[in-house]
Amino acid sequence: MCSVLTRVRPIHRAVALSLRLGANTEGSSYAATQSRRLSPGKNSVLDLQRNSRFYCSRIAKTEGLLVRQLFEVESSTYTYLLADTNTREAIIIDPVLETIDRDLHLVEELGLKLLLAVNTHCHADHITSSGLMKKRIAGLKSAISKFSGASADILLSEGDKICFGKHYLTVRETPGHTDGCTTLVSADESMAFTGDALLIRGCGRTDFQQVNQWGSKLKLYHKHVPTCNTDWMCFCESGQTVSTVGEERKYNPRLIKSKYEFVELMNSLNLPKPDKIDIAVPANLVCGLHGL
Ligand SMILES: N[C@@H](CCC(=O)N[C@@H](CSS)C(=O)NCC(=O)O)C(=O)O
Repeated sequence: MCSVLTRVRPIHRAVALSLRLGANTEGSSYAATQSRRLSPGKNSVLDLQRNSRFYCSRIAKTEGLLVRQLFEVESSTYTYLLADTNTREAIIIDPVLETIDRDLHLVEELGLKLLLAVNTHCHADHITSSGLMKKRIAGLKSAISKFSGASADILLSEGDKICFGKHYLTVRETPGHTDGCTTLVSADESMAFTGDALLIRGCGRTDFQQVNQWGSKLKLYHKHVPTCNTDWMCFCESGQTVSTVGEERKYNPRLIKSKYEFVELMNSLNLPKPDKIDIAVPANLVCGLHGL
């Protein structure tokens, strides 16, 4: 049984496993809100939660693995709770400050032992609850990429394994949106938790935080879709609830562009700053505890 983190040499083999689901995986319309850039809120939160529960129950085909997708409306952020159904050991991905009571209530209801709160990157649109969670959950550790510039108990590198019970997620560095973006890939190589590196039918913006004109865009272009089997399920930070790598390769308007068209597009987004960027980034650099 590995500790919550096992540091291994980067995996150089191509991954081959994929999750075979029945219907609803090939090009079907995924239940969801609009992406963050369109008019969010087209679906009610209840619809979204109902549908995401459906997907998670179908998607967690791995024996003994619980997957819950939780949604925070204001920043359109998805939080993921994963647990070993036998040992009850659990981890939470991208928890949001405003929903800490909801998240910890679910952890308690399900009788889980929360080991780790991991952020896929240093977020600019919400404050993480990982620091406050550590104050409420004895023994809880926080984790984020070593390239995020943020402090945490565990600074993650490519190839690290985040363990809980018999399960683990492998850390993949997927910079571009920020230098510290990571994608967390399930042990059976069937699910990828992509943070803001890959959004469903989109990708993270590349115009702030540690980035330069070209470097971040080309990094993101090369790294945002895990090099993996097209059936991998992608759980992204925002937009729809779930997709697959194959679907994104086919329908994501940003991924089907050439490298230079992609850079051109990303340079022309002219997105407004995230509303909370000026408080979120400083807070998230210290696990969300800034000012608390
Ligand atoms: N309006 C939102 C922020 C929207 C935004 O900038 N989203 C980011 C990810 S969170 S920093 C992004 O990369 N968007 C890509 C895109 O194409 O929209 C707010 O104020 O919070």
